Amino acid sequence: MKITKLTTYRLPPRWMLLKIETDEGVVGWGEPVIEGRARTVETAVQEFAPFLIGQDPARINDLWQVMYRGSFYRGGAILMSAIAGIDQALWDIKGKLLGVPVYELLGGLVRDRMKTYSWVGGDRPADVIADIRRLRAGGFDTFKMNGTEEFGIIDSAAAVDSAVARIAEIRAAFGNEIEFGIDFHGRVAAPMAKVLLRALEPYRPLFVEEPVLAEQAEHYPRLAESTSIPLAAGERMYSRFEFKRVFEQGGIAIVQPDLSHAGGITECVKIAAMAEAYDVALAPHCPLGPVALAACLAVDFVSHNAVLQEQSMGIHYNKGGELLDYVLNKDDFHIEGGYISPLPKPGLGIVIDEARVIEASRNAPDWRNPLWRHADGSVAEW
Ligand SMILES: O=C(O)C(=O)C[C@@H](O)[C@H](O)CO
Ligand SMILES: [Mg+2]
Repeated sequence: MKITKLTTYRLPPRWMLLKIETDEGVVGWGEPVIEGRARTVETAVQEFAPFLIGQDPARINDLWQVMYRGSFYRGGAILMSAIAGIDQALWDIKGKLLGVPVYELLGGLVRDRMKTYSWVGGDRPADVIADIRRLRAGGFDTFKMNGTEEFGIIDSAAAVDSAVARIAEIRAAFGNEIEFGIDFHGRVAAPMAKVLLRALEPYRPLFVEEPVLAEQAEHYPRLAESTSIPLAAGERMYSRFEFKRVFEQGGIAIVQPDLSHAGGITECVKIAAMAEAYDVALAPHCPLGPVALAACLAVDFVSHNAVLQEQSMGIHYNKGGELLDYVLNKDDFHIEGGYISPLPKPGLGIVIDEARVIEASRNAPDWRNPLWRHADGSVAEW
């Protein structure tokens, strides 16, 4: 079998799908994208096409190594997202060819269902209580929200109190009937992370995500020493070679590689195994589309240390497109009581609605994240 064509489709709300065709008619789908840089990743995917066309899609490991090691400059968000989407599509092809789900190719299920959570509150996490009530009615009991709005390198007691008050309100409303992660989203710098973690401690969040920016990873061990709250990170780390330093230095209790940013299934299943060796939990990052989620689940269902799966249904970013818009069978992702079942179909386990994808790609918006500024006019982390 040989790869014959790569076609990319940029789609609302801010996603991109990749279709890889072969000379035997088997087609694989991937989701190579960096939110806000879809066109850049699209170019990176198309730069790999001349090498990939004519290759045997079954040789996933060799194709991955060539895409990673074959270019002198390697790694980073753009290249690892391009490789991720291509890798996902290759696993989809292999599973379809052999008539089995990808998790069977990776050794079979370690669990019968995967716990997931829902985002609440949006970019400026004001009233999350109503969101939580609505989603609890749908069976979710685990949530994630942003912890702050713009936050200074050094900020006021009032800013800390405002962030904490919202969390206190949630615990007051729901007690221990729900769990929630708090995403600092890289908005909090090291000096204030310790202050905020200390202030949030009484409300026992399930985890705090990106307590500082990934480029400040050396702070993780010290921050972990300062709090009992489990720290989580990983959406802005793009390969084993970035995660290994985090494992070695300690401090992160939950790693969150993104299956569409960190080299795909081939790379993330290795990151998951490294995490297990360090007694670190896995909770793949996935604010993206259906192929990215299906790829996450392929890794979740073969990883003993997988504990939580992010999914984007109803997430505040999904303006103009939703998770199930581009799959033919809306029951592909069967969520019951906050748990997702394994996807039983061959390959990644979903059937893409190609007509809908082509239609929606005709005038896909170029999504950009907002540019935030502090009161003094300086750039604020979004
Ligand atoms: O889902 C998360 O945990 C996020 O932090 C959302 C962020 O990754 C946006 O997708 C960036 O555009
Ligand atoms: Mg996050």
